[in-house]
Amino acid sequence: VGSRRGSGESYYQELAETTAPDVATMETTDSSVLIRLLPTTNQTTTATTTSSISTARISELLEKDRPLFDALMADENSEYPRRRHVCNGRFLTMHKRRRKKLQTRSLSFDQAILDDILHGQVQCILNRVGNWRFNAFTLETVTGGRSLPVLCVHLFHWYGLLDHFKLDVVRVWKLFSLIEEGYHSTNPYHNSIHATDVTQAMHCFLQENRILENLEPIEIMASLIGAVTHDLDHPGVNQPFLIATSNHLAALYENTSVLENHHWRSAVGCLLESGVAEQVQSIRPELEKQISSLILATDITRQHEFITKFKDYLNTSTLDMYKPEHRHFILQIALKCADISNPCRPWDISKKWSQKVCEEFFRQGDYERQLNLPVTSLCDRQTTSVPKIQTGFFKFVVTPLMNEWHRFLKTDLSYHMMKHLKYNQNQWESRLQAEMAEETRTEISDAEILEEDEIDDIDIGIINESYLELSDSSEVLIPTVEKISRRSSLQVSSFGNARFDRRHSVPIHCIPKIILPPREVRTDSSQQHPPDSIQESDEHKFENDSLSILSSDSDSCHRGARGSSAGSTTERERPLSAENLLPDCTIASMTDGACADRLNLMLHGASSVGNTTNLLAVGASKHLIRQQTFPPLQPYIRARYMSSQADLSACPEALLESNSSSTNSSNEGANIENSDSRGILISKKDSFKREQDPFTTSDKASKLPKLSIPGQKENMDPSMLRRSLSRRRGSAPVTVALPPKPTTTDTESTVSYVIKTCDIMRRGSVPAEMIRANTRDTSLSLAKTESSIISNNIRAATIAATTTTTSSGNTTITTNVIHQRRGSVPCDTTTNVIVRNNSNSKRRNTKKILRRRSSGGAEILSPILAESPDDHTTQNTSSSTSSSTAWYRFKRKTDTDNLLSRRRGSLPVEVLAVCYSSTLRH
Ligand SMILES: Nc1ncnc2c1ncn2[C@@H]1O[C@@H]2COP(=O)(O)O[C@H]2[C@H]1O
Ligand SMILES: [Zn+2]
Repeated sequence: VGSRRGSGESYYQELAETTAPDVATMETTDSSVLIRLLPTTNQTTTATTTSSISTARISELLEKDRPLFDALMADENSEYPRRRHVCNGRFLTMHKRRRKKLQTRSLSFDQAILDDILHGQVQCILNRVGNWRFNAFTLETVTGGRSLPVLCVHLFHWYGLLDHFKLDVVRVWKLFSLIEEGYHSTNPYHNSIHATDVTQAMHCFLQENRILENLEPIEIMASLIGAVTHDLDHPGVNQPFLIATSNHLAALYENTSVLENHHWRSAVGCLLESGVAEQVQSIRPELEKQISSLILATDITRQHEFITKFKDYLNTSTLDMYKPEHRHFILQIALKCADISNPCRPWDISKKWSQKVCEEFFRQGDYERQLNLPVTSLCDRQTTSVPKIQTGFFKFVVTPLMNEWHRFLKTDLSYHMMKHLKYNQNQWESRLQAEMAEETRTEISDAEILEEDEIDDIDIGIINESYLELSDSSEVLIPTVEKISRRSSLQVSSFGNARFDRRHSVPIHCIPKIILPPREVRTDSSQQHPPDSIQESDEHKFENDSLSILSSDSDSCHRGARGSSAGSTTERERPLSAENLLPDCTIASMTDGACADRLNLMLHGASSVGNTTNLLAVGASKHLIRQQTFPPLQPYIRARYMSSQADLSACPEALLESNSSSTNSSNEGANIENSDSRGILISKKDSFKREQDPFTTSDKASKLPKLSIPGQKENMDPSMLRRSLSRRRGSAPVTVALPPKPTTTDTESTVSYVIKTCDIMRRGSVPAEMIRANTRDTSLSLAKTESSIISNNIRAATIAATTTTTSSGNTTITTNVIHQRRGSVPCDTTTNVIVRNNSNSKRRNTKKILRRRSSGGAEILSPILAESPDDHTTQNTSSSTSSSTAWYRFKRKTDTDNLLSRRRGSLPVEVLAVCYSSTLRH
């Protein structure tokens, strides 16, 4: 189980190991496909050739070609070819080649080149692009990292859009190349492959008769562009993170659909930059409006709103696809479904997406930890796991929407989607069960090694009470029945590498009684067969209170106790800040003057902007000025996290599969045959036709312009993620995300303290010594704590940390208070803290207790559940709807007080445009 790996290090290691075999297998068994030799000496280096290497031709190789050939053959002859993962340039994709010099030869000098695009396989995949079993990773591999433009140009042609709007194919290629570059390849999930995947899903939906028959060409074009740009320039962190770190994008879009607004504006920027906008002048306003509306609908926090409306339409049968507004609504829903359709893909594909999206979450958690911000429970690799995240997401987010989508479509496609969803969900649930059983086993053995004198101090009842305060918020994703038996946790291992120590949970009351046998995690999906039918009644079996441990703002108080990191400091310390991590706003995406003014205003202050009408921004600009607090991050050779070439090995199999399934009644999506038989697409008008598939002949395919992009994204070395930054003084505003107001009851002991901040929003950076030094003279209204906080005063924000106890309130919470503080204290201030239990005040096993997992118990979630009574308004759907809503709130709330991510470089569009224009001008 992925989560059990526990550390980013092992994750990357395993990622590399699982990638390497397939690369080796695929490439060495068909080296003829990979290496093509130019027959003459005067070919340009960017040209491609159709001749393949053969045994006869080998003899023609120059002597200096030998190393290349030998290297290619090395894996085949190796005893363990699959484990080789030496990056020697042989199998570099086009992406990597743009950034790495080939070691084998000078391409401008010699006659041979490596050919990145495997045209035959690309064509095979594109011929089946309407199949739900489509694998975006495979397409990414065979296109040499250009799956996005390859797919989109193909679809534009296939739908007849090029003809209908008389679009210049070079501009269209440029458009999609710009878009592809606009995605951050360093994001594990939100990269261009995700865009490819969503676009293909959207294409599948557009093929459904109920949708297709009434669509106008402009709607198809908006749908495709909307799908492919829906996450454009995604920074790999979520909105609450941007808000918490005062990112200028958050201010620009006033904390509302920040990312989505940026996505669609960036999309418009690409349309302009590519020259496509110019070619569709007459429909441009309408096109942009539709794209904008579609992308804004993908804001996952608006799920409840859309599902409710969708249900209303379905319940009342009032959807009229002749009405443009209804069609548009369905396209919005379609894009939303496409966006979260990865759980509905076949297991192997779905699992890969799941792992990648979780890795992106975990990275955000890593940043939060490194910046001494409270770690979002969903993003905390130390306390949650892929199965936990997945089971929750499947149940509370995907299933409610897909149920409605299936209700609307009721086709083979939707049926198969639901079938996969069910099957995949079962897979994750069984993994979760196995994981928990394993945790139990491990922690039981850990409990057994507790020192005897400490055991004397800890009677089971006491542990239960105190651990309740720090129970694992990640259990939000665990069904109620499981939560009941899992109340608390014990740390398993000794200190070691604190950051990656996995803490295992164990139901304390079970310790003396239950020893579960070891259980194998079943990973082979072939051992289980997808269900034949879908039992929808199972979908709603989880009650609302299974969400009762959803996190809230107060979660930070609890998470703070484990928010520290104490990684190695021996390596070069790498400063990190939100300013460094997050992308520059692409000015080119600002399509109107007012917007650009606002951006300028925020970045450079009021004086630099002529239009000063937006005083709101003026006020905000003080803390929105981008601060270069630390040296910029080092660029590194960007790695293709997705696919690399690993999936290519699956390609022949996938192709075979598709071939056979085309005659099989159970083929998915029922669109397999469509590709060739449906050249003409869909307009009510006959003018909207497809003439010829550009990929049906290899020579046509080879005419696709190959663009070289000299620009390099600024990326951060992933290895840096593993380095400890605990000493760094955080840069997050201390005033962000205040916990809830204090509530004092008889059974609570409330500790409140004051955080004083500067007039200008303070950005972190209080050394721990200051905290200690100020402890005594702090002006805190403070019941029992020795902690305090800081600093020069002007404005004060009162934060209350409420520690709920189950007894009469004699709890000492010294440790918690220190940890609860946001911002800047080095994490290693946790030493020398003594925790006493509230009954006998004896010294407890401090080490273990302080480091065990802790994040939000039921009390943390209650504010969320109490917050939206309307969750329960819809009788029929209260379970699924409120669950999914709670999930969003969970994500939103837990994230609101956190956040920070790596910066990925945004190459400004204008820079790309210069590069492209020089390439394309001829
Ligand atoms: N398999 C998954 N597991 C958990 N979260 C997911 C998964 N797939 C998508 N998401 C989330 O759902 C969001 C949908 O919109 P985004 O693509 O912006 O970001 C996506 C992720 O945050
Ligand atoms: Zn998305």
